[in-house]
Amino acid sequence: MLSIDKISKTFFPGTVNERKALVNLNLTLDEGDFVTVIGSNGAGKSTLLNAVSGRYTVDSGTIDIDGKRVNRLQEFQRAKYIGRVFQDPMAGTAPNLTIEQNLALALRRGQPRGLGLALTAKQRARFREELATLELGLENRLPAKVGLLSGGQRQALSLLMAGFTKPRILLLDEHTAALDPQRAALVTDLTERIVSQGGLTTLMVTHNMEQALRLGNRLIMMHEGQIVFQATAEEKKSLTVPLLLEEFAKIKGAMLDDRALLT
Ligand SMILES: Nc1ncnc2c1ncn2[C@@H]1O[C@H](COP(=O)(O)OP(=O)(O)OP(=O)(O)O)[C@@H](O)[C@H]1O
Repeated sequence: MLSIDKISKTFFPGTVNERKALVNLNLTLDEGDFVTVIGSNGAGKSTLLNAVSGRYTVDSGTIDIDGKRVNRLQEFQRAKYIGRVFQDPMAGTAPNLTIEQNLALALRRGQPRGLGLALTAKQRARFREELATLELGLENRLPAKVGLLSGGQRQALSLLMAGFTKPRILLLDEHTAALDPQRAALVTDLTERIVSQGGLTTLMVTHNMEQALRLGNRLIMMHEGQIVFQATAEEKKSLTVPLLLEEFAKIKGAMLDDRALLT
């Protein structure tokens, strides 16, 4: 359902600031796959998500969603396929709109403009019901401006909205990293629930190895713009954080050796 074939992306090519963010990267996701993505700083994880969402166009290679080639489409043209939750809780919701207006926007996504944000009693009841499952008391605050909510509450709302739109692919970019441990745990639980209820095909970047192991059915590790290690659902079960760290050290060491050979 998501097929990425040999994509590369270099920032500032041919200059002293040249950065090879993605190098001939291949990745295929089947319907319902939930893949966690780990790797060191600058490994290319966010660039991979940005390439899929269309924020950046790739220099070469192809990206297909449901068999449709999307890598030449702009971000807004791909938006109907893609839901995204960012690390910054302020990024996924409109602060000047109320909770119910934000939810109404999510519900209307992909439909013709001009419908306004007026809600039926049935839709409002659905919002209350869905918000109640978050156990944050938001079901009683439908007319409150989203800008008044805490970071954790906004991330929970962003996830709920992403689930509403039933995207073909859900992209989560360290979406629990800016939260305190308690709220991070809540948003993590919610992520599992929304992904499994919707059967959403998901790519989730995280620096938290324990989270990367516990969530999802596959794991990939990136380094210098490439996928250097992959684990299937079965393999993931026997992996531990120390084993992952060992794997990472091995790969990093091997790459350094390679480079040493080249010089
Ligand atoms: N907009 C940009 N302009 C220039 N260079 C960029 C840009 N975005 C990313 N890069 C560079 O591309 C490389 C990969 O960055 P990316 O943000 O994808 O890494 P990451 O794995 O998400 O890292 P982190 O864990 O630190 O968020 C880095 O060298 C980074 O400096």
